[in-house]
Parts: sequence; C-alpha cells; structure tokens
Amino acid sequence: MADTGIIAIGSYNDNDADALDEIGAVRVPSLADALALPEAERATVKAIAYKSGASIDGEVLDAFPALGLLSNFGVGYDAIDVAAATARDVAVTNTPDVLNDDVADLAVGMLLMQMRRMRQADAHVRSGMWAEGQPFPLNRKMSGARVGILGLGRIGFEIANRLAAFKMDVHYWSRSSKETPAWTWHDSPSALAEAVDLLVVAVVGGPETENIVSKEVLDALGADGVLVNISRGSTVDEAALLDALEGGRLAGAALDVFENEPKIDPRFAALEEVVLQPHQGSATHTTRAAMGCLQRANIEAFLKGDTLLTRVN
Ligand SMILES: NC(=O)c1ccc[n+]([C@@H]2O[C@H](COP(=O)([O-])OP(=O)(O)OC[C@H]3O[C@@H](n4cnc5c(N)ncnc54)[C@H](O)[C@@H]3O)[C@@H](O)[C@H]2O)c1
Ligand SMILES: O=C(O)[C@H](O)CO
Repeated sequence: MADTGIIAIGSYNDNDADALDEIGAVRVPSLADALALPEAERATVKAIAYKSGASIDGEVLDAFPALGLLSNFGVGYDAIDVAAATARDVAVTNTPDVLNDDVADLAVGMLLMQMRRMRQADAHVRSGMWAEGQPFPLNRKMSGARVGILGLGRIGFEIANRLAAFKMDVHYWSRSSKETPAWTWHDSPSALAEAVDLLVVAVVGGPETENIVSKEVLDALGADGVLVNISRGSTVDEAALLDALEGGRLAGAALDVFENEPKIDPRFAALEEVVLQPHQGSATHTTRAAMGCLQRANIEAFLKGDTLLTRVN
C-alpha cells in the first residue's frame, strides 16, 4: 500500500489512471478487490477515489477505519450510504455541474432520435431500401410538443432550456416550484405526466425516488407518450414500463439507464420504438476529463486540510 493512503477503486481511463498514479493512489479494479486487501493495508486508507455502482454501506466503510474521504466519480451518489458515511465522519464528494451539458445534450438527442425514428431511418438507408425507391414512413414532430421534466435540478434545468429552444411548452415537477415563470410547475409526478406528451426523468436516484415513475404515472402519460430516462434505472418501475410499451399503452421510450445495468432486461431489445443507450450521458472525452480533475481536486484538498470543493454531507 502506498504511503499516501489513497486508493482508487474502479475502472479508470488511461489519462485518469496516470493522474491517479501521479498522486500516489493504489488502483484496484473493484470494491471487492479493495475489500480483499489485507486488513493492515485497509487500515491505512485515508481517501478513496470511487468509480463504481457497487453499494457502499456502513459495513464497507468499517473495513476502512481511517477513511476520511470518499470522492465519487459522478454526480449521482445513490450507491453510497451517505448517512452511514456521515456517522463515521467520512466526507463524501461528487462531480456536479461539469457534466450538465453532455447529459442534457444526450437527453435531447435521444428524444429526437426516438420521435424521428432515426435509428430505423439509418437502417432504411443502409439496407438499400431508399435507393430502391421505398419511402421511409412519416414520423412525429418534436418541436412545439408539450414536455415534462421530472426533477428540475442542474441537469433537468439544462434539458428544459434546450427543449424550450425547440419551442416546446415546458412543464416540470420538483418538490418545490422554481423561479421559472415561462415553465409550468405541477404538484405531483402524475399531474405532470397528465399535462404532457413527453416526459424526461432527471431526478436523483436512491430509495426516496425509487419507482417514482410508477404505473400510475405511465398511464397518465398515455398511449401517445414518450418517456426519456437519464437519471437512474431505479426511478422507473421497469416492469410497468415494459408492460405499457408491449401493450401499446405508451408510444415509446429513450433510456440511458436501467434497473440492472449493464445486463438489461432482454425485453427492451425486442421493442422497436425504444432507443437504448449504454449509460453514456457524461461519456465524452472533455467531460470525463473534467470529472476526473474534480474527483482528484477533492482528494488533494482533503489531504491538505482545505475545504472540499463539492462536498455532499
Ligand atoms: N445518465 C447519466 O450518465 C447521468 C449523468 C449524470 C447524472 N445522472 C443522474 O442525474 C441525476 C441528477 O443530477 P443533477 O446534477 O441534476 O442533480 P440535482 O441534485 O441538481 O437535481 C436532482 C433533482 O432531484 C430532486 N430530488 C432530490 N432528492 C429528491 C427526493 N428525495 N425526492 C424527489 N426529488 C428529489 C432535486 O430537487 C432536483 O430536482 C443524478 O443524481 C444522477 O443520478 C445521470
Ligand atoms: O451520476 C453520474 O455522474 C453518472 O451517472 C455517471 O455515473
């Protein structure tokens, strides 16, 4: 174990791996590998650079008794039991804001891809059907539609801004209404779904929002409805979503996140009107580099005793 007391858990790209090596982190591929380190080595760990969806609870934290910082690579920290960390004086940091644009861009792109059937249109051209004179069937207009954003946080706000530029009638649900006079607040997810045709989920994951997009919400969205999810798979009742799509009670979906990633329910792949993405909302070179910098900046601040940049507890 390096004497810096830093371990990096997870799969990092080459640039991040080099930068982590430079600050003296010991890299291990998974949480299980970190837990398998000898007790004497785990006892020296002061800071963890974390990049994994594996759950960290109190029992895991107890395996690192000298831990003071858990620096998460990602804005969403639903895999981490923050209350358990706080109870053990472990600070938790994340990587907010630097990824807002990319995630919002992907959400808008997925919606456009679903509505204009761009995946099917691409296949139509490649297969030679267009060249043979077969027209591609007409599809659905996106500009001007009624859209709902479930969770008007940092990313939700960026999505709403982009969709407003598509001349959409923007509605939202958040626990409280915001200073956004041009956009309409609703007092429940179902009321929001009732008012719109397209619903974009941008709320946090975790126990409090589990299945917040319930069967009731999907029914309220209705047979012309399209659901976009870039939040976490846990926020949508996936069984209800699959039933609604298969039964024609929802027009389509565009999903970047799933309940059981990356081994998603095979029923999704059989659905023609569903766009599937491999949880790649923030996955551009630029943004991943910024996330890595922020993760390491928190570790460096912690080791120097400075104020953490993006603390969540
Ligand atoms: N697909 C991707 O690659 C990707 C990338 C980044 C973030 N995300 C997800 O997007 C989420 C949102 O990120 P953000 O930076 O906009 O976060 P944020 O904290 O700024 O916004 C989250 C929204 O959820 C709401 N919220 C928080 N706790 C809630 C609760 N208990 N009940 C109901 N609503 C609650 C907040 O009020 C806010 O509207 C992340 O937590 C993460 O899960 C996904
Ligand atoms: O929360 C995030 O930042 C993304 O989902 C990457 O994990």
